Amino acid sequence: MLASNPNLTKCPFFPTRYVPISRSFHITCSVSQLQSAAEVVNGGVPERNEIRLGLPSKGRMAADTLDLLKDCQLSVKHVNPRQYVAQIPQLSDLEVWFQRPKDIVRKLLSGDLDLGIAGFDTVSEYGQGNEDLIIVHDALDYGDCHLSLAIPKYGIFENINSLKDLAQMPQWTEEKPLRVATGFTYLGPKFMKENGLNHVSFSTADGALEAAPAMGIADAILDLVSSGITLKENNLKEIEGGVVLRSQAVLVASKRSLIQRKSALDTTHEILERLEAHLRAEGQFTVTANMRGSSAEEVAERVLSQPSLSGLQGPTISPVFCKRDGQISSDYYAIVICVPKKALYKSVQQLRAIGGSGVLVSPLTYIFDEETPRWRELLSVLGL
Ligand SMILES: Nc1ncnc2c1ncn2[C@@H]1O[C@H](COP(=O)(O)OP(=O)(O)OP(=O)(O)O)[C@@H](O)[C@H]1O
Ligand SMILES: O=P(O)(O)OC[C@H]1O[C@H](OP(=O)(O)OP(=O)(O)O)[C@H](O)[C@@H]1O
Ligand SMILES: [Mg+2]
Repeated sequence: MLASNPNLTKCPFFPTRYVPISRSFHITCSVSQLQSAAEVVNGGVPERNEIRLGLPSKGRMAADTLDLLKDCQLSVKHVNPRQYVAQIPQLSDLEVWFQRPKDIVRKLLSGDLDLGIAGFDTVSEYGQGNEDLIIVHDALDYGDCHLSLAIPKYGIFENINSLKDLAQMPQWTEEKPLRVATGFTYLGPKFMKENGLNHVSFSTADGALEAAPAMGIADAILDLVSSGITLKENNLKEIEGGVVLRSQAVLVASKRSLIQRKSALDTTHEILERLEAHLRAEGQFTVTANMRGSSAEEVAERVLSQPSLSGLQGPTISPVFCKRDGQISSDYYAIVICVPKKALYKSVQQLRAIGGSGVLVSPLTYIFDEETPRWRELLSVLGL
């Protein structure tokens, strides 16, 4: 029936799907026409049925993003690395498009993507505070880094250790401003202005910015830092007050899409639930132990007397039945609790201290709450 609709044509990427003729992939047009094709229709979102998720196509975020989705049972079916479109079989109305992180943000703003995963730094730099971008999940737990101002350890900067010191240096004047090399040409000037550094000029490069001061091209750099090794190896240092933002991978959405496409909101809900359940579980272990006791309540009292044994909502305590002299009795109780990974050893010590034995520790895969707090926040941001 669909195939007979004169307004639809077969999608070249997903042969089982049909797309409006207006999205036919054989149209040739100029760049400006291409841009206008992405523009919103009547202040709404571009016409299409499927939801589009942008994922990093290359760079350090790419593999970690696919791993995270896999851990959430949302494996991306990607035939080969040069193909930029893929599917997540669990989410049937979703298309995955692989893009450079900055293009993910740009395409969310133009309405060509509905959802995306990118570093918070990229979202902030290319999103430029646009209110159409909503951070749906702000802590995907990888891609940790911070955007920071760094200066040489030597020469006139030897005793400069804070942004305040830097601002007060007499060297920077209208004619001879502080020269900063950065790829962050929106966040950089904004940060300097907000911090009262008025005599600053910016130059930009695509990489290896740390070389700029030693080459005499810049006095300072504003770039991402994670281990700090690149700065150290290039004789540069961070300064107090010089951190522009802290970043990690985030799930970001177009507000317009979520409001105007019902299925975008439903898909976002499912992705968010899976992400939250996985990420919450990742920091926890399930711990089981046996404990002698006269009743479940008496065992519960002992367990709850220990600060690290309260679990998510309290311990689960169940009788362990055994047969002795033909009689069924329950002198032992099994305790099940979730314990933060960081507190594991302390919890085991506390369990032992109150008579716990046979302590078993296993990884947790998912923790599904009744409703995720981030989903409630999202609905409230959307005014729903
Ligand atoms: N040193 C780092 N450690 C951890 N995460 C980082 C680091 N540098 C960057 N990132 C994060 O990874 C994202 C992508 O960085 P990546 O270096 O892969 O791409 P890029 O710099 O935009 O592109 P390219 O380096 O290919 O020009 C950044 O926006 C940031 O969120
Ligand atoms: O603090 P570190 O762990 O040393 O990491 C910081 C470096 O990582 C990034 O560069 P990247 O490796 O992406 O190379 P690029 O400059 O070519 O983008 C960033 O631009 C820094 O140069
Ligand atoms: Mg890089």
